Amino acid sequence: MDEFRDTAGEPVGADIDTWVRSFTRKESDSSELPPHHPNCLGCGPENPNGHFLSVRRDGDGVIAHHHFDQRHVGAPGIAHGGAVATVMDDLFGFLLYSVGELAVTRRLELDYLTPVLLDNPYILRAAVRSREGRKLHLTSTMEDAGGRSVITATALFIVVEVEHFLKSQKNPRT
Ligand SMILES: CCCCC/C=C\C/C=C\C/C=C\C/C=C\CCCC(=O)SCCNC(=O)CCNC(=O)[C@H](O)C(C)(C)COP(=O)(O)OP(=O)(O)OC[C@H]1O[C@@H](n2cnc3c(N)ncnc32)[C@H](O)[C@@H]1OP(=O)(O)O
Repeated sequence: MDEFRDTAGEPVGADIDTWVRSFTRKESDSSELPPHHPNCLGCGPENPNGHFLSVRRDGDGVIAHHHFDQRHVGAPGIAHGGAVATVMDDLFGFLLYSVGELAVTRRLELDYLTPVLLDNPYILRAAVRSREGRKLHLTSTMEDAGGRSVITATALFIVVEVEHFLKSQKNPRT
């Protein structure tokens, strides 16, 4: 791959290339799925401001057990809707390990059926509903321990080439 440089002349392509190539090493029999990136806001283990989402394969889809904490408060005791959307978006991103192609969120829609409570355990599931060319139609749910649906979400992800990420590297240090 050609070397890409940022506006300051620093090479950036190698890092992105390494990141993208790393996905091809992650197909395994294990149902545990690796984080998208060590610093990913949704699942990165090295992002202290992140959600540390941990996701497993579940049949053709994915599943996660998750709880929100005081860092994600909106109204007292209730998770901020944007924090919930972050987690659902990231959950959808784990379906890409099964799709086997890079894709990004074009549309994300959530129904907040009941408040998501802090420090409460939830079960999150997502699956690919259908695919039309580059368009991946995705669906997910978040349930409480009693099996009650608290969130439903759908998303449209668009399959992209690695160049999508390379051309976005204007400021690789952030
Ligand atoms: C090799 C192994 C791979 C394993 C991969 C594993 C892991 C992850 C890999 C990558 C993902 C990276 C990290 C994941 C991290 C977290 C997960 C969360 C994901 C995100 O956090 S990601 C960030 C937020 N995301 C963006 O930063 C996107 C910004 N955006 C764009 O960069 C462009 O917008 C783009 C490229 C998306 C599309 O641009 P474009 O020009 O290529 O495509 P275009 O506009 O033509 O749309 C194409 C077709 O979608 C139809 N369409 C459009 N909108 C529609 C709608 N609302 N309803 C119905 N249809 C719709 C059109 O009508 C057309 O349809 P048709 O093809 O039939 O004409």
